[in-house]
Amino acid sequence: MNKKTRTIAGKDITKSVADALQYISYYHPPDYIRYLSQAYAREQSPSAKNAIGQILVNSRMAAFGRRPICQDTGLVVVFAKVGMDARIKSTASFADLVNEGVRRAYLDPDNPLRASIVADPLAGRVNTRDNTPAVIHVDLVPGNQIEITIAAKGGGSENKARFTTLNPSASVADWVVDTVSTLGSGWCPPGLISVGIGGSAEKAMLLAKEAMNEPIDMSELIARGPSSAEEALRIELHERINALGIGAQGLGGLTTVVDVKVATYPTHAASKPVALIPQCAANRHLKFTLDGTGPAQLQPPDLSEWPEIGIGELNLAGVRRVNLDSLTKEETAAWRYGETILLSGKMLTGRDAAHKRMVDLIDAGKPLPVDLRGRVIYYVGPVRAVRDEVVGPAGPTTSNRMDGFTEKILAETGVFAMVGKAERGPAAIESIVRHKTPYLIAVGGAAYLISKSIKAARLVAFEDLGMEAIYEFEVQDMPVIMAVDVEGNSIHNSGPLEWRKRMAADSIARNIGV
Ligand SMILES: O=C(O)C[C@H](O)C(=O)O
Repeated sequence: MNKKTRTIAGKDITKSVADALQYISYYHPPDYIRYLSQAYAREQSPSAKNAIGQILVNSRMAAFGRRPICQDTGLVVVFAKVGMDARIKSTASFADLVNEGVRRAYLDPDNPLRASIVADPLAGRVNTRDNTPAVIHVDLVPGNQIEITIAAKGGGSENKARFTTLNPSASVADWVVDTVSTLGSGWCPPGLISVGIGGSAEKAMLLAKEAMNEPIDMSELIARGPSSAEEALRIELHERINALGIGAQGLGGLTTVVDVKVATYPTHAASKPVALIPQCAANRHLKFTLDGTGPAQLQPPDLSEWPEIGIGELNLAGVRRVNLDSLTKEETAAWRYGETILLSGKMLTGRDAAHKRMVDLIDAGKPLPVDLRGRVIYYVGPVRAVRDEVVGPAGPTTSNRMDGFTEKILAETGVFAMVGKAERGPAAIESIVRHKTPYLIAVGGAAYLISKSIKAARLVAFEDLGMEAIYEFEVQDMPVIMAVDVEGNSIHNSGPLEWRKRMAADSIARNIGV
């Protein structure tokens, strides 16, 4: 063994992974908080400003309360750069060491994280209960240390990953902008768009996934100017994506992305592979280095950087208040898209697996285990409660995954309203109009804040589905926005359109010097 060689204990890898996953579950990266605070200050769209405000309030609460920022505590992705002069002392494989760290982090009794991983994605889809396995990428590099970048990637943003192979002379910028304009807002903007260009299909994806963990530095880049084609593309994409007007949560507004990352790799003369992966507002990642002296020492961030936004600033005073326990069809028909509502009373929860099971029961002519008539259904898979909590972080999940079940659920159960996140597709909007059943949204990325408006939670059905079981929540003043009203008007159609037009007009005015 040469004297440069260092021995790194397997148990230090496991402990560092566990500590890092706990850390990123409640601490946003400070650079993201800085950029989001600037976006909050700049935002002119009232609903987008409110959404960003909720995300910032939530982030501060999560950091001080050491509870997850988002109910979706993610799929663990690891990029390990292992020095060729580092020796790992363990009989377990590197993957086993990492997965043991994942298990410990997600089952931590003080801050249990939500287990979201299902084994056998094709058929069984049974939850592995400890969020293993992680997706692990290992590179052998010069040196005697191990550098690990670890991320906990939310499912909603990962679902919007896209790939194409362009002709060599085609414009990457045009493809990215066109593609982002079709993604909707299930990826929880404001966040980042990361683009990998070159290599092969899988290499382009890896480039995009790894680049999104780089520090956010768009303002600095704009100030100093681009020094490469990649940097020029980043600036162009940042400007063009924000000009789409998608805004926070797709409500229409000035900031859709706080940064755009671009990474490249040599490729075949015939090809231009391009991968695009969005990063959501939960944006959880951390880099640490192991040099053989023990596990990573993670210092808490300086929380004075987290802005103190009072609930009063979120403009919730004077909005419509609704009692869910005495809801009528006449009342829900009067709600107009775009208005903010505070919900109080009892609602049911149910997301992907519960919807599938309910529709299977309906198709088989069997009764449902819960009567949905006159009820509101909230698409959510919460984190387990600890200590005096009623429920852990409980933000909305992407609603359009429920679209395929919506007609049957509305027609057969008599649900009065749905609450979720992001836009609905055309078929779901038709069902909303047909059955006069409106759709509301809560802010994705404000899960811990939302959980504080839940005063009681009771398991009602499908216990075996874990976080996907049906619960009854009793809520008080839960803030939601009317997204699709019974006439089929959708804030996700009108909001971005309005802000796209406003920004285009502003930019014309700037160009002609008005
Ligand atoms: O699984 C979830 O809770 C949410 C998911 O990340 C989503 O954004 O749809």
